[in-house]
Amino acid sequence: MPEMQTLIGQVTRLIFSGKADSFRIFEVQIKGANKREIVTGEWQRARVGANIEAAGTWEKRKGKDEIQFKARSILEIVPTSADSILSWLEGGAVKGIGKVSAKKLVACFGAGLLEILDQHPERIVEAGIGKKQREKIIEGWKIASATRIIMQFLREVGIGPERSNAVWRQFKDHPAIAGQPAVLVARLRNNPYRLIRVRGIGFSLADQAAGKLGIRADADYRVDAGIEHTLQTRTEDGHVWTPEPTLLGLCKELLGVSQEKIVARIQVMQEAQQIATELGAPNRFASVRLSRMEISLAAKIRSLSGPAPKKTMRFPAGFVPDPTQIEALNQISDRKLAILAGGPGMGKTTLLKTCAQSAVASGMRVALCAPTGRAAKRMNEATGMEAKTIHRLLEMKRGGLAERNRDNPIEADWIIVDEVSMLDMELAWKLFDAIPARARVLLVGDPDQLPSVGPGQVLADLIACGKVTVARLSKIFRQQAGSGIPVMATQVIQGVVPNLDPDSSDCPFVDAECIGEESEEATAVVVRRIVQESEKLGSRMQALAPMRNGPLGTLKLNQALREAFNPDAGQPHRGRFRLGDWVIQTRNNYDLDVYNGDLGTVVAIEEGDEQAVVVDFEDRVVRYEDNEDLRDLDHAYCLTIHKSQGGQFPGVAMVATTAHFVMLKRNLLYTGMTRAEKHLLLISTKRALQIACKKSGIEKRDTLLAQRIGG
Ligand SMILES: Nc1ncnc2c1ncn2[C@@H]1O[C@H](COP(=O)(O)OP(=O)(O)OP(=O)(O)O)[C@@H](O)[C@H]1O
Repeated sequence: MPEMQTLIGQVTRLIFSGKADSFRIFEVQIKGANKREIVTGEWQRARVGANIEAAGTWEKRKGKDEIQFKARSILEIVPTSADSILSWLEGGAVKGIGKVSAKKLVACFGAGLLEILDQHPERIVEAGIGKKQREKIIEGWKIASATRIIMQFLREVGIGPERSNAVWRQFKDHPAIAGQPAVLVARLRNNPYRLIRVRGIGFSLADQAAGKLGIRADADYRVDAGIEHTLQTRTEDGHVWTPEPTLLGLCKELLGVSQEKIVARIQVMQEAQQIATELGAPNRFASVRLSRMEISLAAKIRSLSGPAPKKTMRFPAGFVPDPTQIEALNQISDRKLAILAGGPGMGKTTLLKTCAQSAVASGMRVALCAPTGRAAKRMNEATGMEAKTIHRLLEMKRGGLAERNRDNPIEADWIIVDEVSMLDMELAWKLFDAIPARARVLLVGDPDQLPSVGPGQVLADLIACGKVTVARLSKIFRQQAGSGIPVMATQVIQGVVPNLDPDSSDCPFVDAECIGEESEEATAVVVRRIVQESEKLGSRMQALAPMRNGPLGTLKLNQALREAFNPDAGQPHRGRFRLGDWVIQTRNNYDLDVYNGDLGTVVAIEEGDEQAVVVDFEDRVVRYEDNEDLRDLDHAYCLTIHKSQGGQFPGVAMVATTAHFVMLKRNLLYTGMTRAEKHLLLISTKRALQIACKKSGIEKRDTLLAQRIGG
């Protein structure tokens, strides 16, 4: 990779401004040299006259001999005259100060404004700034000042300065930092591996920084950081535990130090209780947090695994249950904890509703919940009763702390949870921790769906442990529109290539071989077909694909579908987002109360003092003011199948071709197909389906939950 360089100068000309994004090309008069250079980069509020400091690399211009500067970050240098301070602030340099307040502040304090902000921020009221906004400006100024200090440090150690805001957010509330950026920089200088916790930095960049600071390859805290990072990477693959040989092998490869050194450090970390150990053949290691959760979850499940007084359940009036459904309800009726398992259209929702309504009729307090907002909404529609996301039921607050826990349990006698295949170790632990000892629990789910995104395989482990009653449904009943979908999906999960009919009314097949599945034109052809099909259906189809890359990967399709469904018609925009965009949250954000997988529509782009992208997530409206928060928002026109878990849509267009070879597995296709309620457009090839149907996709995750419950 070319070395990061710094360029300082004044913008003399704007050459190109991306309409729908913040990409800009402009000319800069280089400071102290009689020459001008072309700079490219992301800079929403680029303007002539701004003094900038850009960090990036030199690259050759396309088709020319000249070079230009590709900036990874552009920072306006803090100006000194009143006029330049005004345009600097008007450009949005400090969060909380927009055009109106910038004018008021500069009119009142002139060139002395920045000193006032630094030394006597309380005085800004003299400029006619209200109390609420004053707080925002003071906070914005603190962040801007801190970010500058951190940026200098990151540059020095070769990390893109664009991460400075994330670094500050990660550490600012740490008691040892107490809001002082200089203290943070000193600590990072001492141990740059603290940076591995910052999103977007990770081990390799922190390691590079350490190299620049002269830290030795066999320094203890480098090896410790490598061990911690390796365990973390394994949890990202879904495992809770890592066997010793795997841990040693991965650490050796990552760190390039001797095995003895790694073994010695593992021992030290273990004694200091920085990592958890499970002795056996082989020994296993995990993060202390996950290991504690597993132990506590297993104990709670064991305590709930006994019998309960038999409950009489009544099916809804007019419903004629199948004997298998009667049997399933029977199994559930006298258990404290039970699982209702079944595939699509087998009557899970009908039985869940029967349980919930019978319980309410007998005076029980019922709490319905699901891991995602969409699944909770479906529960609510099916039962006519209130259903919440698990996060909301647990009243989660900043940092993911739940108000509901063993000391303040959920106030309900029967807790019914849907879509439990999505429960990971952490969420399951938090949920069960808050379940009162006398309550009943019904877990409803489809064990053939992909496992949770987070670590653990809670549903599979609860089924495997042998201590929890599992009522299984096996017959498909759905008869209305979309009834072919459960049949097709069930064939796929059983390894049978389904009948592919281009003229099917609810599951039409598009042969991707005919459109040149790997050609660049494939994207356009597929998009046209999805648009046509959406028009027929009367609502936008949700596109799904196994992978991000390639002509039929989510990246290309997402952009192309966005242009088709929400083209640039001059509507307001900020950064990557336009008014009307269909978007997905890609990480839990407890501060904004929005969670990984939540889908919504951009309903406003607010300008002025309080800039924000406003998203309607159906059950609530969220304002994104901070760019760092906006990083977790993405367009959602085409999702990976993994991301679509727990969501259902009237129409789904699923792409799966041989270009997605490595991902083609039964449970992946099955999960994608079962996201469709009424209409499934399958864009695939016979060969791709044959490949997928050969591989079950079930990969055992390394967990000890089943053993712990069973033992
Ligand atoms: N015994 C039955 N007789 C007739 N229809 C039934 C019977 N059981 C369920 N159904 C119907 O089958 C359809 C699917 O049932 P339900 O929605 O309960 O299944 P599900 O397992 O929750 O499906 P999915 O997971 O796909 O949402 C519904 O329309 C339901 O009314």
